[in-house]
Parts: sequence; structure tokens; C-alpha cells
Amino acid sequence: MSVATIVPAPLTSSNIRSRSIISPSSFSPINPFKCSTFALQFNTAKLTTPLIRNPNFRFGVSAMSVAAQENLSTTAFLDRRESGVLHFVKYHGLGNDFIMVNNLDSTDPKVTPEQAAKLCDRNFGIGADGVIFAMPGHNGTDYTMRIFNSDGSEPEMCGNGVRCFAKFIADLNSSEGRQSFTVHTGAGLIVPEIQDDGQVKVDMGEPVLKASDVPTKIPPNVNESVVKAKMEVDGTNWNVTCVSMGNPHCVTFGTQANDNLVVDELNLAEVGPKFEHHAVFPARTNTEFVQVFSRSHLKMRVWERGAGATLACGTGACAVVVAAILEGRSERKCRVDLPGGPLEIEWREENNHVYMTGPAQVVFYGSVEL
Ligand SMILES: N[C@@H](CCC[C@H](N)C(=O)O)C(=O)O
Repeated sequence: MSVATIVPAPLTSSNIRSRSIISPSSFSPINPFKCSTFALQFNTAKLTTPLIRNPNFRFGVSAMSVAAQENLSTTAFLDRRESGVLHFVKYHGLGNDFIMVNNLDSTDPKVTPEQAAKLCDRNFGIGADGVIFAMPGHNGTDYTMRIFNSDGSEPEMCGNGVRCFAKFIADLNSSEGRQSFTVHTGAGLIVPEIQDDGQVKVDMGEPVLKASDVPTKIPPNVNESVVKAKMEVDGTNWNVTCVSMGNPHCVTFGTQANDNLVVDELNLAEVGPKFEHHAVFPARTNTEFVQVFSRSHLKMRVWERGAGATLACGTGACAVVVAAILEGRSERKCRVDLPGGPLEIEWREENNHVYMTGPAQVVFYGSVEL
């Protein structure tokens, strides 16, 4: 079985150089990262052959050239110890993509925030919305998850990321089928469960609504929370509801002049940063712009703190359903359409927890010199 070593140009003129390996052994029956996972990724392109043998398997590595060959299984590959070399696996949840790092032997991330920003660069790096570290558990949990955004900042939680995290752990353990893990995060205990159909259902815990804890400086208007409150952005009065899923979210269904957004008409790149850096959000914010199709079907676009426009945001979709319920716009169980695909979200009355169900898929694995 041959393996292609992909050698990209240096990341920058700084001290980071990269070398990535794409391994066709990932299509071997003994490898947990099976060809079918990749085929799923390309269902729309109707590819039926293993991608490494397919000339179209150039996405994401287009700046790289084949330079060498070697035999290696993915798990063995991740177990390698080479100083200055980072082994990673790239995953995505509805196009929200992450460089996953096996950091189980240390509580210190193997990558600095500055290196993470360079690795996430879509032109000069691997390309991702963030770097996620699988670390030893804390206070009795099975694992700890930490994440750096693509700008190097560290958020408390990542919904799509924790689904990828669950799949990554299962792949590392070479375990298949239904299984769940307890994961310590900056947002507290999170419990992802891989279902029989491969989807990952996550107990995302309770939303935080108290304005000062979100945090936002917008004056609370419902108990201690900010619900459908006025927020001025560059002369436009928006209606916003603020929710923390461990990380801060500002959810809007429209302006005071037009309370029913058509999200495709929005200039996200222009308005998103104005919300993210608005003075009323001392920790910056993620912002979700939402359109209501029905009481159980919503559509959102997101501008993420530290990552910009992404194809999906799991914590964002949870915040959207919480906000929609608080504003009387939806039922407790909704389908939320994101640019990368749909998530099922439920805010359960009996325990106040939010549940998110959606996919997580491996893309490729490789290594990079730090
Ligand atoms: N995309 C993530 C959220 C990642 C963190 C976010 N950018 C923040 O800074 O809070 C998700 O799926 O939840």
C-alpha cells in the first residue's frame, strides 16, 4: 500500500514550515478512517472510488505536491513522536472544519495560539476554522476539549467541534457503534453521544441568559436577560436576544423596521464584524442572523467571533433556538438550516438542557512541521 507525502510551500517567512502527509492507507480495511467516510464527503460529486486514487482529491491540498511514499495506518501515524512535527486529523461538522490534535499525553496544547492561526490559514496553512485539542479528563471526565479559533483566540466551547471530537476519540480508540463520552470544556461538562446512524447527539447543557454572564452590557429587559432588545449598529436599530452556550451569542431575527430577515440578502461580511466588536460585548460575540420558515424550521447565517463567516456553528444553532423560544417564534424542537446543512436542536423543558444532533466527518490526516 503506498502513501503519498504532500509537501507544501513554507507557511510564512517565519519559523513555521509545513509538510503534510495524505495517506491512502486510510482506505485500508484495517484503518478506522475508512474510504466510506471520504466517499460521504463527496456524495454530491458522485465519487465512488477512493479519493486518494481520484484526480479530484486535490481539494484542501492544492498547494501541495506529491514527494514521497510510506506505509502507515492512521492511528500509528498519530502515535508517532517526532519533535517539531505535529500530526493532525482534519474533521468537519457541516463544513465547520477543525484540525484535531491528539493531546492526550499533556494538559498543555501542542500548538500555540499564533501557530494555530497560521495552521488555520486557508492559503498558507492547512486551512480550518479552528484547532481542537483532545486532552486528558478533568475532575473525573473522560476527556478535556480545548479549541483555538482561526484568529488564535480561545473560546469556551464549540458545538460542531465537540461532535468532531467524539468521532476523533472513537477513531483513536478504534471503536465503532453507539458510544458517549464526558468532556470537560470551558463551558463545563458536555456529553456527546455517537448514535447508531453515525450522527452525534450532544447534551450541550443549560443556556445562560443573565446579561452580565453572557456577557453583554445591553440593559436587561426580561428578568435579568436581554430578549428582543434594541441594539444600534451604525445607525440601524436591530432587535437582539443574547444567549451564552458557554460562549457568547447575539441572535437577531431582524431590525425594528423589518423584524423578518431574509438572510440570503444580508451583507454578512460587512455587518458581522460590527456586531462582533460592538462595545456592548466585552468578550466580543458570535452573531446569528435568523429567518423563520415555521415554528419548527429556522434558517441562520453566522458571523463567528474569531473565525468570521463559517458554514455552521453548533453553539450558534442552539442559541438561535433558545432565542426563538424566548421571543415566542418557535417550538422547543427545531430544524436549523445552516449554509453547510441542517442541525436538529431541542431545548428540553424538563431539565433546561439543549440537545444538538448532527454529523461529523473526517476529511484527511497529515503532519506539519512547527
Ligand atoms: N463553530 C463553533 C463555535 C466556535 C467558537 C466561536 N467562534 C467562539 O469564539 O465562541 C460551534 O460550532 O459552536
